Amino acid sequence: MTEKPLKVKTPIVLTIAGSDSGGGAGIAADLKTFAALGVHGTCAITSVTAQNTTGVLKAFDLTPETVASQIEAVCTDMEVRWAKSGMLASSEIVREVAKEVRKHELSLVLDPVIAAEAGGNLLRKEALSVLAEELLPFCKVTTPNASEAGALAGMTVKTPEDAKVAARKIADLGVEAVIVTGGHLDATDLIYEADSETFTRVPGTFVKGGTHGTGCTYSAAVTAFLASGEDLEGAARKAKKFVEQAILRSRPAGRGVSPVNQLGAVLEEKERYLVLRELKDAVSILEGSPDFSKLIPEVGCNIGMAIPEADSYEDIAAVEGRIVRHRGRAVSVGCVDFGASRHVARIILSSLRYNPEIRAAINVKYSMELLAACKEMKLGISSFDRAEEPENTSTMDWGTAEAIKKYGSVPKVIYDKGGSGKEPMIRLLGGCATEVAKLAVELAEKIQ
Ligand SMILES: Cc1ncc(COP(=O)(O)OP(=O)(O)O)c(N)n1
Ligand SMILES: Cc1nc(C(=O)O)sc1CCOP(=O)(O)O
Repeated sequence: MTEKPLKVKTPIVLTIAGSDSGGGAGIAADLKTFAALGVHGTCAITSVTAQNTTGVLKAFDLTPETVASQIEAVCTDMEVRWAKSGMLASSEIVREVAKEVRKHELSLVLDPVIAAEAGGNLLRKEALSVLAEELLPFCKVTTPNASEAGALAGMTVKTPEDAKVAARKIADLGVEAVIVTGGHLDATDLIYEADSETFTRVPGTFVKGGTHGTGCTYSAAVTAFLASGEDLEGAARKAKKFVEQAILRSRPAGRGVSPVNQLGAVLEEKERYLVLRELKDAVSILEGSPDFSKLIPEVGCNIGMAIPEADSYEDIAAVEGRIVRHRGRAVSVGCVDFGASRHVARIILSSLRYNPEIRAAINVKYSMELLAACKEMKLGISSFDRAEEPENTSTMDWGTAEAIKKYGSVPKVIYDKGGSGKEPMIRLLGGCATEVAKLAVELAEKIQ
């Protein structure tokens, strides 16, 4: 009997929303979010907007029948339990969506989209009361920001206290839970659950970056997490973190507000995994070499590698506790992890500013013989002199930059002859950790 491969069932979710030709908000944001969070996204388009990062120029609403047919097509074929709605444009579309939600017993997360932040109405004025009275009562969750909460509750929301009052008023319209997002208040989201009459705060941090599509991304992430089995608080916490990461990873696009980057957060996780794997291989190369231990300095050796676009110690993986010599062999003291190095990490961070391709480095023991071997291998060599270091600088930062400037580009080898209480050192730099590990082993084999 042949075994069938085990397949995990992927939740299928639906977004009922408008399209944004600029690719930042609406269904583009929703589908990217669903993909990033590992659920299968389907869509029913309500309106086609001619939009970019500076605002909505025009909107072409589809007929309610067109919206309904899309929902029918998806829900009669696939098992959809969780859905979200975004731009619903008109009273007619809102009513049609309410009908479909009831018919297919969808658990709906309603993002009460009223206008684009950069400018442009996305819901006709008269449709707000229809949304509040005819759709909201059939929703599980709604995710207004401060101004949307104010519009739904018929008040102004300027403080976290106002948000509490508004959340209760919105829940009185019949929705099971209200999350007032705090991006425009104090960065804390407020969850109100109607049946238990409880408030839960979800604190966050204001992060810098493009924010176009934030509201859509947040509600899509809440939907994806709920569909994946999270409870409401878990979904809200995870969605908030996801949006913060997506803002941080945003890329400049257009003349207005840049779109968030939903895949950035996920791709970074993958990069971190690849760097750790690469570094483990590099450590195995060093530990497996009978010669490498000769190159370990008194202070120990470390090898590090950065994720692309690294800008802090936490973006550089290295060996916890460094690599030391034990019974004539190289032995790593701890595991490989991000944030485990200061010296080697600073060398990498400094050289990244000159060449983003050079993402790895290792420090080895200084000797004339080793330098001669580097020359023999025709490696680019440069150096710095600690005696010339200005006050109040980091030696690794300054020294690396000095050596690079002197050489004209990032060399393979940077050495210094030490200083008072400072051991002389050679650093080998390269594109990845296994490259510098192999180079170190090759050099070790050349010397006595
Ligand atoms: C087609 C479309 N739908 C929704 C919005 C609003 O998006 P949101 O995520 O609230 O983000 P900003 O408009 O604030 O960037 C939209 N603009 N277009
Ligand atoms: C102490 C020391 N100095 C180095 C230099 O290159 O001058 S490398 C080094 C050891 C590695 O340190 P870490 O674990 O902080 O990267």
